[in-house]
Amino acid sequence: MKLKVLGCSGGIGGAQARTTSFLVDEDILIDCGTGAGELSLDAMRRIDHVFLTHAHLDHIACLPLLIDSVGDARSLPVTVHATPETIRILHSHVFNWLVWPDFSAIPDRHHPFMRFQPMKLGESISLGGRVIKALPAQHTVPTVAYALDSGEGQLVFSGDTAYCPELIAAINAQPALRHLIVETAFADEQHGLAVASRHLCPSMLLAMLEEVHVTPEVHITHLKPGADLRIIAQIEAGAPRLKPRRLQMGQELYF
Ligand SMILES: Nc1ncnc2c1ncn2[C@@H]1O[C@@H]2COP(=O)(O)O[C@H]2[C@H]1O
Repeated sequence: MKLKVLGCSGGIGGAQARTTSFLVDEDILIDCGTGAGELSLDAMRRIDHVFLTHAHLDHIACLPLLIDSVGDARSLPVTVHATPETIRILHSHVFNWLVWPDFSAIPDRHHPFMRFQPMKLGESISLGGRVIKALPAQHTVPTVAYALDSGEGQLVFSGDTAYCPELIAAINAQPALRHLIVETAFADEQHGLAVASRHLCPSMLLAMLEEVHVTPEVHITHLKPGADLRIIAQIEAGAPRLKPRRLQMGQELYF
């Protein structure tokens, strides 16, 4: 499998700051932040599945626009996989006919442009031999991480998370983990904000990596603009065994 980074910033500001969205092969998006707006119309039309970690705006901002842009040109609905809680939030607060039309009922309920597929924590979905599993994570709203398994190796994406022992256990349970994409949103001097908003800062990431007993390439994502250079310097100062690197927009990971 191939994962291409469309956006991996914790905010906006400049050409390299697009929020979270990863293209998997040609037909799957993991989150649909502003990075998804980098796709051409043709590439957007090929998206059959969107897996959402949670309902926060930086992870869903382009979903309503994408559905509206491609719906008419597709014969099948785009399937949006998320937990029942996240689906409820999106239905009530985004696809509510006020912020945006309810595309799960357009053009009609039997042939919609988009359909929600509830996915429980621990559940796996197989798409042509590619298995995507929802893993535990902790944030201010209901959230999941994801493990992607090609059959030859795995990639885990933390989504937005605080320090989460259950996620660490799930990471350690991957038999051939090639890549770990893990957030570090704030710098250490923003520790209070990291705790309040349930994100990691470098000291928390370093503590987490101490507990990781598999040997993936580690990629740091969701750095808040303006704090990004300090976050990376603070991680490097901790000299972690797994030598994390900053995830880059446009980067491709194979597993
Ligand atoms: N007290 C707070 N709780 C949650 N989020 C906050 C708070 N203060 C500021 N924020 C910001 O709101 C953002 C919402 O998206 P994020 O979780 O990516 O990151 C969060 C922080 O950058």
